[in-house]
Amino acid sequence: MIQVRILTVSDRCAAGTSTDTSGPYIAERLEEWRPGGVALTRECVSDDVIKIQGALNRVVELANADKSGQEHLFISSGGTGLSPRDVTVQAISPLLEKQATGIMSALVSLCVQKTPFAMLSNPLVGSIGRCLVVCLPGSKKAVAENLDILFQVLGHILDLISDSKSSISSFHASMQQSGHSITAPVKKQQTEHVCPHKTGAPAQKKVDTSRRGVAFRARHSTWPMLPVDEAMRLITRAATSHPLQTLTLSTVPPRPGEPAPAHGHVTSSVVLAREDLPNYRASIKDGYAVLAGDGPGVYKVVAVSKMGHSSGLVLESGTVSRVTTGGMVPLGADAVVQVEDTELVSSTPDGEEDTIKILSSVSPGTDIRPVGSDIARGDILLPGGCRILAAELGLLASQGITNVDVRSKPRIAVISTGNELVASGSEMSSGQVRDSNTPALLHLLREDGYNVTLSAHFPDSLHDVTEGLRSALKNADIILTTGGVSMGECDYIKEALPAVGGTVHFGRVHMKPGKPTTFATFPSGQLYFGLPGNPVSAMVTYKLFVLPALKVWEGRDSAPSVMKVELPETRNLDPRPEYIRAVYNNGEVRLTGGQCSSRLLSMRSANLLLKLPPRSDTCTSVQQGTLVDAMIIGPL
Ligand SMILES: Nc1nc2c(c(=O)[nH]1)N[C@H]1C(S)=C(S)[C@@H](COP(=O)(O)OP(=O)(O)OC[C@H]3O[C@@H](n4cnc5c(N)ncnc54)[C@H](O)[C@@H]3O)O[C@H]1N2
Ligand code: MOO
Ligand SMILES: [Mg+2]
Repeated sequence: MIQVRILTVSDRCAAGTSTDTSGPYIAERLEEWRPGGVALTRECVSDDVIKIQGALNRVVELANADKSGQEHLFISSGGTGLSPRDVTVQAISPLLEKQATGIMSALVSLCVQKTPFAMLSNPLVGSIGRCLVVCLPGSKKAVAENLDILFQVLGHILDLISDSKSSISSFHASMQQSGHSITAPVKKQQTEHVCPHKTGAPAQKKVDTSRRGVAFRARHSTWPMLPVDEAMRLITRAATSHPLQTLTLSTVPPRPGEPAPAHGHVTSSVVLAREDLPNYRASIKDGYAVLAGDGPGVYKVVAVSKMGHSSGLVLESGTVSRVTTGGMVPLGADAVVQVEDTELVSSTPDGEEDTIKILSSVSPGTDIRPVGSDIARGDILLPGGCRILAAELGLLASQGITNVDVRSKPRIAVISTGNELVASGSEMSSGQVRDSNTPALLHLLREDGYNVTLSAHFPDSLHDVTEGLRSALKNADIILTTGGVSMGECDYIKEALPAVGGTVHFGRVHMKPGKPTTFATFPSGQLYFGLPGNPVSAMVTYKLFVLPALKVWEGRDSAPSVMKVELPETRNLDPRPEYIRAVYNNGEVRLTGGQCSSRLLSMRSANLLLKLPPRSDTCTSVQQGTLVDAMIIGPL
């Protein structure tokens, strides 16, 4: 896996007044070049030396810390020209340990064959340790032309930097065998020769290590804030691509009082009824089986239909047979008269009924459940994708089905991050914080039918986070971490993910709480959720993003349950769409007090998240009584 950081250098893209097309294009081309073999992250900074250097320094630090032997590529676009704001080459070249002047001149001379303007573009290629650094011009067209050339040798350059001897010799062999040569993007008439020394690439200088450190961190997040729907779309797409796995589980409790192993799982295919229920004509009432045509009158009680037995009797006209609710109606009888509509006429010395009087007339079929009237053999008992809870286990038991095919559940890791954290029962000293996210998430998962298979804590260091993630990836399908995803100097998650092969799909979401929520996937199919550390943010983003992903993973319907409620009090709007917590009880809705993302009390007993729109020029508040969407997050 090649870890790639793509940096777009552009004042206008960084300010949001222009759309970055080159960064996404580089990403697209790299993915085409090595499908599934590149872990990409993107960043955008203004034409500012410190910001550009900061971006490179973070990649180099990561590459240095990465002992896995993966290759690291930093590739920027923009700021390589000669205008006063173009500073990329000036920012990067002093940091390079080696400059690849041959590659740089090849890029220019081959691109010049397409357009003479290429001689003004000054691409920069070099290395720092095991990190390859490539700085390309900003226009998408120029990026395309440079990449056409670069991809012909990029694999080989990365092999050289990582000292992969076998790959290097195979590259040479293949070049020799095929007589392959490096080609220009599109051959045009030969233009004037451009000498490599005129490419504008500055001479190699020593690395200025003092430029690495917190002082050079990004001062603004470069992660775009995705709308919640878009974030959800990316998550669903990733969770859907995981192949559903099936296993067979028992529907029978292993010991009395214990749950059946299949409880809480989801059926992998439809389960059909094997038997009719009832499997005999059953009485709906305690009373007498009769021939409806006989009508009211006095009748001899000839037999008793006992529960659990078949009397074998064929009822004849002029007689009745006593039956109990659910008992078998004897052959010959075609209706049941309830005991309330009869009177005793005579009895035997031992207290048995002899004759009774039927007081009302009944029509054929009265109070009889025909065979298969509840469930007919071949009926759909459980559809595929059905969660097996109490009623479903009852249904399976009613059919004598002792094993069922279900979808496997993901192995889930819940990990807290932060040096300040102590486990809730431990001694605490000043500056420390008790870990409430681990128990809250663990029990949210349990309440939603999932078990945590791994729980851990990562201290705040790039090394600990990287190694911790590496180890979690071996033992979990879905990894949740809390904390370490925002702008703090100890927030390492977003940097660590690419180092362990993660593709980060988003690093911020336009919502409150939950802004720095991060989502990544791994080549072996694992899903990663970087939930914010603030306790409310962690719980809300679990409900909004993680739970639907778990449902999709299991092949369940993931649509949230929503209702409309009246906003109980007027609220000023936040610039971000806000999810405020509320309790719905006996038809009344009340907010849970202060809605700060650190205030876990705002989650207490909350069963609704009320969705408020973002503030706009025309709408700055929502009045009490306005109907708003409410997502149901707990029992009502
Ligand atoms: N300069 C900026 N600062 C912050 C921004 C921002 O955009 N710019 N975003 C804020 C938002 S929004 C959130 S949410 C938080 C998210 O922070 P992190 O996810 O990086 O989390 P930490 O920095 O590690 O911790 C934040 C907070 O949460 C407490 N915490 C963390 N883990 C736990 C736990 N397991 N149990 C209880 N409490 C926990 C931690 O002690 C901190 O108080 O960033 C804002 N900052
Ligand atoms: O988005 Mo943060 O989760 O507001 O506190
Ligand atoms: Mg933080």
